[in-house]
Amino acid sequence: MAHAQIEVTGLGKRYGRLTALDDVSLSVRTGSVLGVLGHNGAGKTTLIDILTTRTKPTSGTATVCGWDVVRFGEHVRGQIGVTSQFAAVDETMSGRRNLLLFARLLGAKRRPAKARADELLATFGLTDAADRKVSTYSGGMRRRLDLAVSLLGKPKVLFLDEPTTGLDPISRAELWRAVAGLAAAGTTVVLTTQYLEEADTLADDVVVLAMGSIVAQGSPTELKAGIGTRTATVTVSPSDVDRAREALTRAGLRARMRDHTLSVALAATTDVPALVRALDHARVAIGDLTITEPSLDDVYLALHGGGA
Ligand SMILES: Nc1ncnc2c1ncn2[C@@H]1O[C@H](COP(=O)(O)OP(=O)(O)OP(=O)(O)O)[C@@H](O)[C@H]1O
Repeated sequence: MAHAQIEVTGLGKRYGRLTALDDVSLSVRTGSVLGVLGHNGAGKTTLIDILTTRTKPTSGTATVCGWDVVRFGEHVRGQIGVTSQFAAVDETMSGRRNLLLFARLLGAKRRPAKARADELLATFGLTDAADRKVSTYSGGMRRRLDLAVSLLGKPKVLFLDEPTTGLDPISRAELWRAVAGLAAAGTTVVLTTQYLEEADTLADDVVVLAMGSIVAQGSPTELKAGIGTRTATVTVSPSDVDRAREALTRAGLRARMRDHTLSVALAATTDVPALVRALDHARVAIGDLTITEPSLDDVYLALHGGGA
């Protein structure tokens, strides 16, 4: 059975009078992906820095792979991989040389280091570019190389700080596939992101931080269900607009109108048949009908009052 790979209880971090993190508790199951969302300065990096032992908390506790991050930092570091927005690789060397160098730094002998480098180059689609200088790589290739470097030590937990910031949609999708593959193979992943779609696609669970505190926590589905509303958008002919609106009001449905498109907030699954019946009864022809599920963007905007 999946158990918690990361346990965080009442974690806090103060810098003088500034509270960067306040009473944060969460747990991350083995092989799952946790997405950490939040505005600039919300505390995302501080949380990652504590879990990766780069900084110490001022209150609370955290364990990674069962090891307390303060008392057993060295053990924690032996179990984790970390990538940041700022790649650690050397641009003047080839991708292969970078991997070999980091593998040797981790203590691997020449032959296993070479085998591991080849394996990772293949996994991340970098074999053809392996002997080119990293300075000639695209942004997506650099991120994949950075990810490969962080996996040299076969970490149980991988921390990714904004892994796809600045990447084009195709490179982003490639990286998502790589991360999803790692999680499917049992690696636990914690990622911070500014992209809600990224969290929605990759994360099993999400925490939303605001000013150092967790303001929402759960699976993307739970969070979206929490703010509720699916929306039906109906296009009718311009001459039918008033009749359509009256019919929907009679059926107890609230419709907002823009040109000849009606948006109806759906409260229950029965609302769609009710909507279709009401329009049909009023002899309004439906040109087009689409149902939109709430997105994590809606959740985020709801949490931040639309101001974030
Ligand atoms: N070393 C430090 N000394 C003083 N204040 C700090 C330090 N590091 C972070 N802070 C403050 O702690 C708060 C949380 O910062 P943190 O970097 O964790 O936020 P973040 O969510 O990662 O933001 P971003 O998305 O901009 O990277 C901010 O107000 C920041 O200015």
